[in-house]
Amino acid sequence: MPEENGALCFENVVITRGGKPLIALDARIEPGDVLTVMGPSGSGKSTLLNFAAGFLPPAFSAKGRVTIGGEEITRLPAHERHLGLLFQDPLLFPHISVEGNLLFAVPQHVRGRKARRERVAAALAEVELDGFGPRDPATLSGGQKARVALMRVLLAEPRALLLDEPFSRLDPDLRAQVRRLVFGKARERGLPTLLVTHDAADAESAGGVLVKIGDPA
Ligand SMILES: Nc1ncnc2c1ncn2[C@@H]1O[C@H](COP(=O)(O)OP(=O)(O)OP(=O)(O)O)[C@@H](O)[C@H]1O
Repeated sequence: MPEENGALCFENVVITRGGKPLIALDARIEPGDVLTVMGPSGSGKSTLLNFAAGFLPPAFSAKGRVTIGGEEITRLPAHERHLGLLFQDPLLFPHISVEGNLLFAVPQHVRGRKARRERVAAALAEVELDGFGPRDPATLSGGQKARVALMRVLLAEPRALLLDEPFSRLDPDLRAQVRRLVFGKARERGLPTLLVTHDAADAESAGGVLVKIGDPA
């Protein structure tokens, strides 16, 4: 057995609906690596990701375990799993500045308003959005919103990333840029990353291991 190092593991996970298997995964994702699960609409990709995140809808049941660094997270409430989630929609809070959106994500161990604001400013600088703190998210371009959403996730110091088609609403040029940025940051920070997508280009740009799943039964 490999030494425990922060890898995200799916151990014999099988998700069923109405007694029928929908999706199964048995995989180990090393820190900084990406595993892509690619399949058509309705094949259970979002359900798998929601299971890992702690949001499995009641219509489904699941067997198996999810662990990070050897610690089982399957039974923890979602907020104690410390996972970073990115969806199609950047889900920025409207009517709160970009800085306000990011301040929510700064962990409690960072004490004092000044230190918290410095974390946010550094995060914005990291994605070339210096000075964007006071802006209303509604005034940002799609690519700028995607970068703020990424930094909001990273500021929270997640132990792994779960990505559910986060590039699909971006136009093609921008999509390539944002993909590079997201996978680059995941690698740089040594975060194991699960990407679910129906898009072969997403899967290719992720590098790493690709698991293809079939049409829903
Ligand atoms: N809350 C729910 N209750 C019952 N059935 C659901 C629920 N959410 C999704 N489903 C069904 O479960 C199946 C898998 O859905 P899921 O959203 O995981 O698929 P997906 O592969 O992510 O599809 P897409 O690429 O379209 O997002 C579908 O048949 C869907 O209709």
